[in-house]
Amino acid sequence: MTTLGTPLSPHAFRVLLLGSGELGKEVAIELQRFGVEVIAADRYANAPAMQVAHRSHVLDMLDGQAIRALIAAERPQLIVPEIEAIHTQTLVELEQEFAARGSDTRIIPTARAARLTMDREGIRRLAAETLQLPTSPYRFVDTAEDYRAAVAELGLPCVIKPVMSSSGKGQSLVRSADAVDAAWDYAQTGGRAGAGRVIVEGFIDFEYEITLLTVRHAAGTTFCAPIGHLQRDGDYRESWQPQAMAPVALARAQEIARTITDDLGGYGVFGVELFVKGDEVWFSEVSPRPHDTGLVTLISQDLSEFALHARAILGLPIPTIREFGASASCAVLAQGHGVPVFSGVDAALGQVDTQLRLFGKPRVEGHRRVAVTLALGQDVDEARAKAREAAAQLHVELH
Ligand SMILES: Nc1ncnc2c1ncn2[C@@H]1O[C@H](COP(=O)(O)OP(=O)(O)OP(=O)(O)O)[C@@H](O)[C@H]1O
Ligand SMILES: NCC(=O)N[C@@H]1O[C@H](COP(=O)([O-])[O-])[C@@H](O)[C@H]1O
Ligand SMILES: [Mg+2]
Repeated sequence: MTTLGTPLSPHAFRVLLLGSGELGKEVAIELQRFGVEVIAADRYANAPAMQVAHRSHVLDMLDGQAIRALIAAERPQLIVPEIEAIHTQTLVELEQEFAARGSDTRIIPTARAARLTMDREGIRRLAAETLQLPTSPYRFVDTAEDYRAAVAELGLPCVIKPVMSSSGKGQSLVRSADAVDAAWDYAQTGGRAGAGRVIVEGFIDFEYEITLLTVRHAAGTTFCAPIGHLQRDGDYRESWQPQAMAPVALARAQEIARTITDDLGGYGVFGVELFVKGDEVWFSEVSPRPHDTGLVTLISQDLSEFALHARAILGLPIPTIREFGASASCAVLAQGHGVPVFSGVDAALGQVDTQLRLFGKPRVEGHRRVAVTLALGQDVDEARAKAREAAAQLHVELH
């Protein structure tokens, strides 16, 4: 049974977010609705979730000692990773220490899930080798020489990614022999941990790709309707729900999602990324937390993926999820340097059944997702067109 308290009192139920971006901001809002005391942490000040949390901390989350000191000072009941770039070995050690001393502090969904998914090698070997799930063929390499051999073996086209990266950083699709060396160089500079290990994946010529939001909660596992999405440069641009699927493909997708999330364990939302062609389904990767393509659930469902995450991690029931029909989201990216200033918000919201979120990210250096538009439609095509149109109305200037 869950007992919830009063924030900023000795009876508070405290949740620490490790990572405070746009996804964490929505989780923080949902937790606040249950009177949870929310503490937000990230590598920079004024991150989106910090703006709605009770208090915040700026630290290097790849520094194990810094993570340990923060958790000792805040003594949260739940520790909720919001990004991958965390010193997850420290989370694994802390989880063991909590268990040893009978503490009820938990890491969401589990420290092992956070550790396995921060590194593409951990989750890929678990999925393909231990659980025997279908994936693209792959090789892990550390040197340019082994890399060229792996490309020769897997053949072109292939996809190159640093093992420590997300949102497409350092990732290339190599179609021709003359692009092989540039992809290696990009992978060596684009990863979050600098130069290092790379995965080379055979290209899957899928018809469409989905995120299957899978919620592990006190009463079992619940699947959301499949979310289709469009990626460019390894980063999401549009998502929609529901993605139409053949019944066999949907059943396979759910079976894969259940297998991987059962193995990772714990409570919370997982974003299981899958490639689909006809009745064939491949596992790609999984986020043990809400997924960016799942932003569409802010308009498509009564309980968004963020509300579902809050309920699941607090041990609260999820008897049903109401779906509102064809929906879409469109990411708004800003390019350049400066503080975002938005105009055209009124035009963007002028169509019926359209919403948006401005994330409040303090600065852009290079390119960064700063907002998302959301729309409902008669069908998915109309919803996507409305979300794209709203995004086109929105103008972001960097000051
Ligand atoms: N083996 C592959 N075959 C075909 N397309 C691929 C392959 N691997 C990746 N892609 C494409 O690139 C996209 C991004 O890949 P992936 O999800 O591995 O990167 P990521 O950096 O972890 O992204 P995010 O953090 O946004 O989920 C996929 O959604 C898919 O569109
Ligand atoms: N694909 C993972 C993803 O979308 N994560 C979301 O983006 C933020 C980082 O954004 P930033 O790079 O602009 O700081 C993260 O904090 C999370 O909310
Ligand atoms: Mg992905």
